[in-house]
Amino acid sequence: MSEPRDESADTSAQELSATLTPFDTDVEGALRPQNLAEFIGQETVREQLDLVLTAATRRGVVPDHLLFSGPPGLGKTSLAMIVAAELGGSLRITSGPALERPGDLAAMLSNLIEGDVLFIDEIHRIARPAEEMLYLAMEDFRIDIMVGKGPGATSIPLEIAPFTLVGATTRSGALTGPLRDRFGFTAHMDFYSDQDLARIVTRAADILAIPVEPDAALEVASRSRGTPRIANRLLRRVRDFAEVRADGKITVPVAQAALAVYEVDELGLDRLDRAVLRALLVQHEGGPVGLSTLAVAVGEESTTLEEVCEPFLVRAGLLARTPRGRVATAAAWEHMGLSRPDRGNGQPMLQVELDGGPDSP
Ligand SMILES: Nc1ncnc2c1ncn2[C@@H]1O[C@H](COP(=O)(O)OP(=O)(O)OP(=O)(O)O)[C@@H](O)[C@H]1O
Repeated sequence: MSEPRDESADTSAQELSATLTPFDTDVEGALRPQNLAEFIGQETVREQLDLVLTAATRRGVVPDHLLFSGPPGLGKTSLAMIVAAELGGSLRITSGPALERPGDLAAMLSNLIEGDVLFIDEIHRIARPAEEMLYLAMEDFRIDIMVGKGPGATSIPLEIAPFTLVGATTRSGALTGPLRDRFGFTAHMDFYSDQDLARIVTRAADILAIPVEPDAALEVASRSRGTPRIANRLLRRVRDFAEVRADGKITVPVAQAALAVYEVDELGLDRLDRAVLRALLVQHEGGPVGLSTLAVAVGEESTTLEEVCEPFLVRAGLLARTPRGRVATAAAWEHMGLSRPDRGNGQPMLQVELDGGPDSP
């Protein structure tokens, strides 16, 4: 028999939603490191950037243009904000795809004041005409505005204030040579070690006033795929669990139980990663198999697999890309608790399910 409906629950849910703020967005901002000293890990990048900024400040000039490249969530936006803060200028933010026409870029550039930092995220996706305008702006702090069309068109030069461009890209190889050459400093951001991520988790927990034991911070860190953004996100989910199902304190068993609920395994693989591995191992006997076939098997777009799952599976040593297709490594069989099929005698593969059967996540 169903429970009688509790009308007051609806009302209180409405009241609650009326008082909710965009929590995760606010928290992201609060967790961003404010200066280079607060930026954890990436020692080489930090040291090099510190030199570039300090030297320019001492000389009283704007620093060279800076390019940050690396996978998403490693702190490129945070670093851009830090650069602006360290220089005492304002940060103007835009992205490559937003700069479709040269006019879009001209509007941003002509509004800059001396010492501002212009941050262009996904700079490899900037449209060609806007990119060409950027060359002159980066080199001579000048742009040419085209007035009129056809044979009567003229270009009017417009001075812009000296500024520092910070470009961020997940695909530095996709940048054109002329654009790449105009950056005076390029930082390649690497995935973080578990120890650095544990420091990031501890710092975030401090800011959010979440009690977390050091081993538990490391537990969260080790499942965060080397990525601070993921570490902060997992911390928030573990905090939910700790507050609802435990006494609020994050210990190792609490972190493990929480991450089991959210289907994040001990390597940091999520449900989709495991579905991909299972399709590769069980349906295709470990490969080789094409990406699109795998995508159909798990009901996802090929691009999602290629951009979201595959880089981490390759980095974790679970999947290899070969000219003939994707192949599972020995570590993948082991991680999924499956044994390789004996291809020699045609016997079906022996399946040892450690995580709850073929339908489990
Ligand atoms: N080195 C770090 N120390 C402390 N926290 C960090 C660090 N790097 C990133 N973070 C945290 O991770 C979050 C994500 O970082 P950020 O948005 O800068 O990444 P990103 O590389 O710019 O990602 P994307 O390229 O997807 O925009 C930030 O909110 C910040 O709290």
